Amino acid sequence: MSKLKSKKLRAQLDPASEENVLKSDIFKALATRGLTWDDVAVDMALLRPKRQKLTPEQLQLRAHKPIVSTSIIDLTSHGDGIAIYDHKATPRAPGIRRFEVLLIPSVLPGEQVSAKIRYTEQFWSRCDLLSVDSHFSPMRNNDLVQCKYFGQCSGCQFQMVPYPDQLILLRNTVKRAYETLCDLPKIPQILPTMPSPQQFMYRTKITPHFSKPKNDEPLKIGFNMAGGAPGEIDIEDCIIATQPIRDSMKQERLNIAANIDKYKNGATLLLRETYKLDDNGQFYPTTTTDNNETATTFVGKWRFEYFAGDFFQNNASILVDFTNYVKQNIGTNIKYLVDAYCGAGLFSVTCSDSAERILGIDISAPSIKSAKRNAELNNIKNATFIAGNAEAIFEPVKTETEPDLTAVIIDPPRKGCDTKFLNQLLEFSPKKIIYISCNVFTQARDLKYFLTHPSGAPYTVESVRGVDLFPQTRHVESIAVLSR
Ligand SMILES: C[S@@+](CC[C@H](N)C(=O)[O-])C[C@H]1O[C@@H](n2cnc3c(N)ncnc32)[C@H](O)[C@@H]1O
Repeated sequence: MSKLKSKKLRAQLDPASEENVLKSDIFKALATRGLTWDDVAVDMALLRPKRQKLTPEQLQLRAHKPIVSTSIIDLTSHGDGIAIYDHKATPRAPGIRRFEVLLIPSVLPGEQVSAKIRYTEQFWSRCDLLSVDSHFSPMRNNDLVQCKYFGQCSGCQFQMVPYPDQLILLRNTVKRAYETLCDLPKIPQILPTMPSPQQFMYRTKITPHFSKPKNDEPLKIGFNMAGGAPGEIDIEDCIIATQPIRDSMKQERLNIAANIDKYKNGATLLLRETYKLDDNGQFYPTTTTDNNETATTFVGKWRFEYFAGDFFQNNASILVDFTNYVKQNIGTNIKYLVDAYCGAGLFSVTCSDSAERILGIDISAPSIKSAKRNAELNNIKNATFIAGNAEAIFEPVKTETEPDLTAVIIDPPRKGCDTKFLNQLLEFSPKKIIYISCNVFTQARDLKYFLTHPSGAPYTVESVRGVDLFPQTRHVESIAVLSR
């Protein structure tokens, strides 16, 4: 089986995959109207004929892009509004059932909106928002929108929502993830979301991209369009990025335009904030565009260096609160700290005085090089770092630590942990586990596996809390604390 096919199959089977999370959101919305998938599924044979000439019916379905007036039932976990359009009064394309699920960006539950259908998939259609017409949500305040691209750019979803309400929406996402994927009596009430001190100009890394224009097309350097529309939206300025990044974005755009002939297809740019020393020995913020350059970030009293193209948390303004919260939850009776998926050592360094001995592991050899460098820079002598697959940490951990005195921090990528890692964690059975995730759905899936395993029985879930690392967007970081 090809790599792509097996990836697709794995996503189909994974209840926490983007597609299955979306399906579960829509399924719940359908249930509120007494509908099921059978009421909305489109005939795929009509939708995607394979290489044969399109029949008039198929052509009509392809051209099915009416403007509709509809009301928003709920938000998906990806921040789009869900509407169920009843075609009773309008002509339908062949293959479209009476009810059609619409996904509409930049809207809130309860709102009555006009939208244009962009394209139709088997169970839903993606739309462009034309206007919000009535029943404005109490959470909507359009005066808060600061970006002229909002609604067209896929980057932000919630600029029209006051910040305290954004935190509520994020908490709802965490709740929904646990209700859907880890609905166990052991899960406590989800705590209020940790706010970000800065809600604009916080992003320390952005990656705008462009395709080389064909013929007389204009050059567009920016981000994906909202609502799954093809191509990029041209972005001159991004107000969630820090000031040095905003400044250098202007120059980078000019450089690309001047050198566009040198590009074969297109490219993705890196704009990463870093601190450099001036002639007086003072650090000043600036930007690097070189993946291999060393970037510097300060987190309170700690200094971090890492390769600009490697992973480092993107909102520096919240990192003191974020790492303090992790440290508080390690508690006091811990002698050994395991930092699985440690990256450049953010938690190993900031929590270094929470344990006598720290062991970090990451699959990225350059990140491990940075973690070692960061321990040195911050005069930390009790940390050891290994480059390898996360589960390889259990070999040294079993011989060099005691489970009753060990806390394990887990901070995997979006896809979460694999069962090999979770099985070894269960077997090792540390006193405390702090699971940090940028994808609360895979976190909830992994915790269900862990907590329903016979060896997971002794654990209680002390807390689950969202952290707003990405204000104005639907993304939420989540921290779950387990102990036995
Ligand atoms: C979300 S980042 C967290 C990094 C770090 N904890 C931080 O906050 O800066 C996830 C990290 O997991 C690493 N990673 C991905 N797959 C891995 C695996 N199978 N084993 C170990 N590390 C892995 C990546 O290299 C990345 O550094």
